[in-house]
Amino acid sequence: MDTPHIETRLIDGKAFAAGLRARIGAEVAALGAAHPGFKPGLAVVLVGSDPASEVYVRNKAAQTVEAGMASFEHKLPADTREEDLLALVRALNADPAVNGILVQLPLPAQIDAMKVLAAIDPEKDVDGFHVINAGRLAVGLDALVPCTPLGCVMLLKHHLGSLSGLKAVVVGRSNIVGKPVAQLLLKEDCTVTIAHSRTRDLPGECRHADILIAAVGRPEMIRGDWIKPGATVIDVGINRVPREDGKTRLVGDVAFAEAQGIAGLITPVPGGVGPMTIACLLANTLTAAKRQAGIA
Ligand SMILES: Nc1nc2c(c(=O)[nH]1)N[C@@H](CN(C=O)c1ccc(C(=O)N[C@@H](CCC(=O)O)C(=O)O)cc1)CN2
Repeated sequence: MDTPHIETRLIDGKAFAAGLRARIGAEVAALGAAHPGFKPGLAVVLVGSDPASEVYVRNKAAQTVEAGMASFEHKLPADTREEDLLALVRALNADPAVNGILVQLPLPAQIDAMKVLAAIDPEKDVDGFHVINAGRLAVGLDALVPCTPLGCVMLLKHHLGSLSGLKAVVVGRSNIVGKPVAQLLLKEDCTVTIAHSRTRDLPGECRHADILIAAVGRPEMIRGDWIKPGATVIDVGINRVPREDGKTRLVGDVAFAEAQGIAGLITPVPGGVGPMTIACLLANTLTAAKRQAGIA
């Protein structure tokens, strides 16, 4: 049977993220007026000089300040010892001006990322990567939730309304995206499958999805004919691939051109999920600051 042609609509994550940041900025201003001295503070720690990480950290700091919050940037050399990074994290845990702590990933090879994430006070863990927050999310308690998954679900709810009963397939099982986005979708009463590199008949699994989340980190791996006609596709991939002129361009984990006329809705790369990551980081920082100040 021929695939029906569908008018594929774009999900504009850039515009949604800008609106979210404006709402956060307005709430920060209102709370500052109602509670003199209330000013959420976010500390971002970068180890080394990975060019993409440097851009993300710079954008995080700029958007934090734009939203009326305090930004504390800590840039450490690539050969930083694990114990020195742990000492910085402990100092930030103890600093009352810092409500949120984020250690930019990836970390250099000599540092055990799990150990560093475990050292962050769970109340200040605005990345939501600490096992306490992962566990709270898994059992349905209030938690600080990882930013990219939170952004994916915000976009889905905005465009689809209720997600209840929809079949969601998450391709990728990372602690940062795959697992937490699956937990969030389960909380929205989706029927969730987590697929990965060892899944048998991955295309077949994807074809069942009303919501397809691509978070594998492989450029354009998800092909157009893996997508159920009319499905909503959330592409979390940010892959830099060579261009013919020797420069690079960004592509997602989904073959975007092939998805046209098949997907009902799709996030572009860039301009889809990416901008939501920093907007949700600001949302988490505000949530953490309110909780620490005892503001409901
Ligand atoms: N501690 C963390 N480390 C990392 C995280 C994270 O959530 N916490 N996520 C990623 C990187 N990241 C934020 O840190 C991030 C990635 C992408 C974007 C974004 O806005 N992307 C743009 C394109 C930007 C470009 O040109 O490269 C888009 O998709 O439109 C923001 C933040 C890994 N590390």
